[in-house]
Amino acid sequence: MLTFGHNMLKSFRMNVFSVSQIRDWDAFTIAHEPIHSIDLMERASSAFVRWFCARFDDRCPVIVFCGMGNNGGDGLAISRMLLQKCYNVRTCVVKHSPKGSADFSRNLERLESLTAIEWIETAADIPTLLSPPIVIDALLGSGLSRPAEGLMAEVIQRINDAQTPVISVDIAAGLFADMPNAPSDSIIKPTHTVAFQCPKLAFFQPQCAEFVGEWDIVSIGLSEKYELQTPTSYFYTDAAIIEPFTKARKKYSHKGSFGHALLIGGSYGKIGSIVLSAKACLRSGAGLLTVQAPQCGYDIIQTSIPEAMVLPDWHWRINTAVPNIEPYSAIGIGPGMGQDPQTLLMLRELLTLLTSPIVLDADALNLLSKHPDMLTILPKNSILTPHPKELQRLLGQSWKDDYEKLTLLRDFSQKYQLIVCLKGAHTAVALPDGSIHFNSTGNPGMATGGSGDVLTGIITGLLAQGMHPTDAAVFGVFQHGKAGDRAAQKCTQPALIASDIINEMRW
Ligand SMILES: NC(=O)C1=CN([C@@H]2O[C@H](COP(=O)(O)OP(=O)(O)OC[C@H]3O[C@@H](n4cnc5c(N)ncnc54)[C@H](O)[C@@H]3O)[C@@H](O)[C@H]2O)[C@H](O)CC1
Ligand SMILES: [K+]
Repeated sequence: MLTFGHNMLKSFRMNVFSVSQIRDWDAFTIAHEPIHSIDLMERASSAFVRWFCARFDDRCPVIVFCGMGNNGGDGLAISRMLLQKCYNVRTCVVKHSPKGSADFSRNLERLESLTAIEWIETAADIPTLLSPPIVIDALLGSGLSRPAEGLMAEVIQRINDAQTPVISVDIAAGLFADMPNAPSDSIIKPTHTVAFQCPKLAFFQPQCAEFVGEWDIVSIGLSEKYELQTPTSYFYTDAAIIEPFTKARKKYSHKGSFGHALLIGGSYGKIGSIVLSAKACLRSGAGLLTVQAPQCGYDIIQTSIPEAMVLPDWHWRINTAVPNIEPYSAIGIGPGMGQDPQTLLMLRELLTLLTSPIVLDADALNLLSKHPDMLTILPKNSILTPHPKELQRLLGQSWKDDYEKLTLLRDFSQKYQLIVCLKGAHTAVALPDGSIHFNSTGNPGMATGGSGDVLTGIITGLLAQGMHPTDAAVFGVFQHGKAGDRAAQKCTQPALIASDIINEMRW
């Protein structure tokens, strides 16, 4: 058996902070850089303007809707900067409070010397958005403390009704950054959100998708020291993850240097699943691969993946035999395996033999859900790759919203000391230390049969090469999505099939 490498995760993650942490981060930067808060607002606004001008030219009429807090202050500064760049800009301020924040008021003075401000005090003041301009939403930001109501809600409704691009500054007005909204809440539905410094938790929740749109992060130079010293349990995996793992292979290495993986799965009519896992496992760099499958899969596997060895089960249709695990540096089990009682016996026995983490997917997860006592015998740091329905079965319960889902996911991972990759857009990888890592790659084209089998193969292959299980899970998920993105570029999302993901794997 290979020993697993050190966990390298710390070097490649972006923190996802709560609203109160973002506020502290802001204050820490103001105190320690030091910088005046109005200058920090200027920095944030110019970062937004750089993003905006790179995408929309000055022939596009722009209307900036501002609230009276710091998000509105950003909006006023953005209006001024766009005017100075000769954009055709209207600025509307919703009077939702008798007094604006200090930096709102400073920016109001600065803008009033350049242009007239349109105040919205009643619904009659809301401008008609007939010849669609681009709307910049600086109505409410991360300071949202209650759902938008009254005049604010009317403005939001009118913006949502207009068929026009809407760019939200930092976060859509009305959307809570780190807790659920009620279904009836009034929230901007932006085409884009341009967030300052770090993504908000809401960006990773399927239920918030229409209130986030496409999103980008712009740096506003908040303190690195604060980021390093402040604990959080949410992280975002971006492209920086690749670097620590892309080392050239040593000249005198041989196939034994890259581990020997065992994949168990397939059943009559579902041999394709284990074939996909096997190909992906080899492409992930595993030195050797053995596939255990029922006899009906023997010819298929030998023909379609001559690089793999096959351990045929004595049974024609299903997996029943407990393998000798000694030769293998990692094991992945489940794709296409079926849930026959004999397969269950094999799984149960196999789990009792294990001394190091294993990868479990598909029917292996379904069998675990039906026999949860097996969860307690899984080696610590074993990797489970459920989709939401499979997670629901594992938990034995559903969730009332996506935030509760994350809590349940974390509790489950900590309770059993397992790594759980909850598959979907922004796959969430929950680690036994309580952290959750959201992925940045992948696209809806990957919602196609076999795509999960490919992920199982990749993670098993990385584990076989001695990668630490947390790295194998987070990095494997990232590379799976990255390969899917390359595949979609080549063949478009609807035409993408799981084999394309394998063919686009690059290390
Ligand atoms: N560190 C950073 O990321 C920086 C962020 N900036 C911007 O500041 C906002 C947050 O500003 P804040 O003043 O805290 O809050 P808002 O502007 O979001 O809200 C203003 C104000 O409105 C009141 N309010 C809350 N909820 C409602 C509601 N439903 N209806 C009406 N009024 C409401 C409440 O009193 C709030 O205080 C952040 O998003 C960034 O855009 C800085 O510019 C730079 C640093
Ligand atoms: K906003």
